[in-house]
Amino acid sequence: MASQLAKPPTRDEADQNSNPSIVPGASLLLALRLASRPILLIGGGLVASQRLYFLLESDAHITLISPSPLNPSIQHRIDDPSTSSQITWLNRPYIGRKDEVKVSDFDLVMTAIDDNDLSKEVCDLCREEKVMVNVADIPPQCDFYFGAQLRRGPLQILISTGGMGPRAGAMIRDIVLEALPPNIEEAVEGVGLLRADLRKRAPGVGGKLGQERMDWMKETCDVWGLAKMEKFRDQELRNNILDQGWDNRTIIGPKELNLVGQSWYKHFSDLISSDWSSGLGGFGFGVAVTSVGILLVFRYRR
Ligand SMILES: C[C@@]1(CC(=O)O)C2=NC(=C\c3[nH]c(c(CCC(=O)O)c3CC(=O)O)Cc3[nH]c(c(CC(=O)O)c3CCC(=O)O)/C=C3\N/C(=C\2)[C@@H](CCC(=O)O)[C@]3(C)CC(=O)O)/[C@H]1CCC(=O)O
Ligand SMILES: NC(=O)c1ccc[n+]([C@@H]2O[C@H](COP(=O)([O-])OP(=O)(O)OC[C@H]3O[C@@H](n4cnc5c(N)ncnc54)[C@H](O)[C@@H]3O)[C@@H](O)[C@H]2O)c1
Repeated sequence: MASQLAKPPTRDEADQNSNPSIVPGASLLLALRLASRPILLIGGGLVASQRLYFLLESDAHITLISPSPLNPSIQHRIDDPSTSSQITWLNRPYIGRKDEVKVSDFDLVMTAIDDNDLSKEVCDLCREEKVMVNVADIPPQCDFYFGAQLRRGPLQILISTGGMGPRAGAMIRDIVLEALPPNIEEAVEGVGLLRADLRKRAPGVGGKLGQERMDWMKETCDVWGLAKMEKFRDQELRNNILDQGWDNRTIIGPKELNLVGQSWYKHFSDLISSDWSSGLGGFGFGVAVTSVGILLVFRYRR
């Protein structure tokens, strides 16, 4: 039988009283923000090159210890001026406890070496110093696991099988990739821009304003839906729903947008073409908007 979905309490009162049972054994899935943080990577083969790739994308600073020759992809990142400043390469083997490089100077430690005894020593050292460690391929020596990843700009998804089957994880990742709508990256970017503009109008943390901001954002997301959120990338449209919506503490969905005096035709045609579900219904709505628009344009001209 399938186990339950993870469902922590929400603001919904019914949810708060349901107290679903705790199913132990999960990993805590987090999105680590590592910009400029010191990470120690030991090893210079293929697996280390994969670790390095993800660390570079997260803007970390990596101290890499491994004798040459390195995996060509690692050598490339060290030579490439766009990434070289993020890497300090020590061209020598790591020697464990007696090494002058101390694990306690790092936020995370990763090893990808073909030496099990040394890997175990690194793991022991890290646990003594309470530094989180990943020893590639040796689950008992991992405080965190890697997973199959996909990235579409700001959107990141990680599939973990809890160590059961990394290959299966990669296959599940490919299913997710196939299922994602084509404009998902633009949708996430759009909502990010709207949130940033909203914060400029309503700055600060917490309090009544913070709650209003969150409620408005939640409802605006719900009424626009993922399919149309890419429209938020348009500055004029964002101004519109903030002027008419946020400033009046009301929700402006695609249907309520007052497009008069704006480049309304562009918005109108975009809205129709991007709606994944509406066909003729959208056309009907479009005709209505056009008629109202024309009527109002006439009124303005008088
Ligand atoms: C997801 C991915 C991320 C990455 O490493 O970047 C990843 N392994 C990947 C591939 C892969 N690894 C292995 C194979 C060969 C086929 C096979 O054995 O299945 C393949 C397939 C291939 O190469 O295609 C061998 C292997 N791996 C581990 C063991 C030990 C064990 O299971 O006991 C053994 C057996 C060693 C042996 O038999 O001697 C252990 C771990 N591997 C993990 C992650 C963590 C759990 C992830 C999870 O919870 O799902 C964990 C626990 C620790 C860690 O290393 O973090 C990456 C795919 C990314 C992608 O394709 O996008
Ligand atoms: N989790 C995964 O996805 C996964 C997949 C395949 C293999 N692995 C495991 O990861 C490890 C590395 O795999 P690989 O394919 O990159 O191996 P590899 O043999 O290509 O690379 C090993 C690297 O470690 C370096 N090295 C060895 N001793 C060192 C030391 N004392 N100090 C610094 N560097 C040292 C070597 O110079 C080499 O660059 C292996 O143990 C392998 O079993 C993990």
